[in-house]
Amino acid sequence: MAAFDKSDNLATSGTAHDDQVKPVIAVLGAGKIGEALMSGLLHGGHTADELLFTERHPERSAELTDAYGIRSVEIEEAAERADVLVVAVKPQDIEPLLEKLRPLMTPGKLVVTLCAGLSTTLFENRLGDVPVVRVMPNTPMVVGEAMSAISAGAYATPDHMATVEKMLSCVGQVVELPESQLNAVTALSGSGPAYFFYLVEAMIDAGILLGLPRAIAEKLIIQSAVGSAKMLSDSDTHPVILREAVTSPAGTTINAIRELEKHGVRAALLAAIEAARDRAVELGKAHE
Ligand SMILES: NC(=O)C1=CN([C@@H]2O[C@H](COP(=O)(O)OP(=O)(O)OC[C@H]3O[C@@H](n4cnc5c(N)ncnc54)[C@H](O)[C@@H]3O)[C@@H](O)[C@H]2O)C=CC1
Ligand SMILES: O=C(O)[C@@H]1CCC=N1
Repeated sequence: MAAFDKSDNLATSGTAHDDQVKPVIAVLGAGKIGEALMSGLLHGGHTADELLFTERHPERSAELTDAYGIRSVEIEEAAERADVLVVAVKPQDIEPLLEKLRPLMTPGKLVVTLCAGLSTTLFENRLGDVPVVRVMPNTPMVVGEAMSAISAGAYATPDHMATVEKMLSCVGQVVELPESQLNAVTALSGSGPAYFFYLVEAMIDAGILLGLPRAIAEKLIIQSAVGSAKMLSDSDTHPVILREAVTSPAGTTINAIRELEKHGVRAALLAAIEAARDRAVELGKAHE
């Protein structure tokens, strides 16, 4: 996963950005989202010695330690040293991890799960009456632009929620929602970056179809995506109004919109996001 410039990360390692004592955070499972979180936290002011990770593949551990200066540890050390244990393994890999974690849980630990579809109840059932906060982030956390939704488990207090909110605010925006909405969030913003990348990929292909060099097509589309995203985030103007401003009477854009409608792109998006939500539900049911 492309992240912040890695030498930049190393440069910040071990350097305190502010005087506040931060919790020690251990990421359990340092794959794509685990790396994105660690990279984002380093850039958000955490230091490498406030972070730990566990990873089952030694070569992956070495790669991350080289890149970020963060130590890879066994789960026993992670559970002992960290205040916050962030679970970032695939939902399919959750059971063996929780089995290992259960005897290591001591009072004062906070469990944060990033796993799609898995309920806080699952964690409480496997680990005991521990505070659990369920989070659905997304990969733009590597550039400090994540959208994360957080929900409290039965034993998570407002202080726990504040800790998690503070941690995630370093890497983007955070909203608190009822857990009943987290599978929808997963389908919308958790997977959302993939939909935008897919769209960009398809639009670049269209440039190739029209005979533009690939590098030029990429530049045109990526900058158009960046500019459009900035317009959406910088103003309160509804996307419909922004689109109408581009769509001139008897102009070019309306011809394109007619084709999008004809090919059912809006309906396809509704169905796609509903299917993603259904898969999140299914992932959760596998562990009931
Ligand atoms: N990739 C994404 O955009 C997002 C992923 N998520 C969630 O984050 C979780 C991780 O997803 P990815 O990072 O994409 O998967 P990934 O497969 O890239 O990373 C998972 C990592 O966990 C490691 N692992 C598995 N079991 C382990 C264990 N017992 N001990 C130590 N390490 C272990 C694997 O070796 C792997 O490196 C999933 O539950 C997913 O639903 C949530 C939001 C966005
Ligand atoms: O595709 C997945 O299952 C994960 C969850 C949200 C984004 N990626």
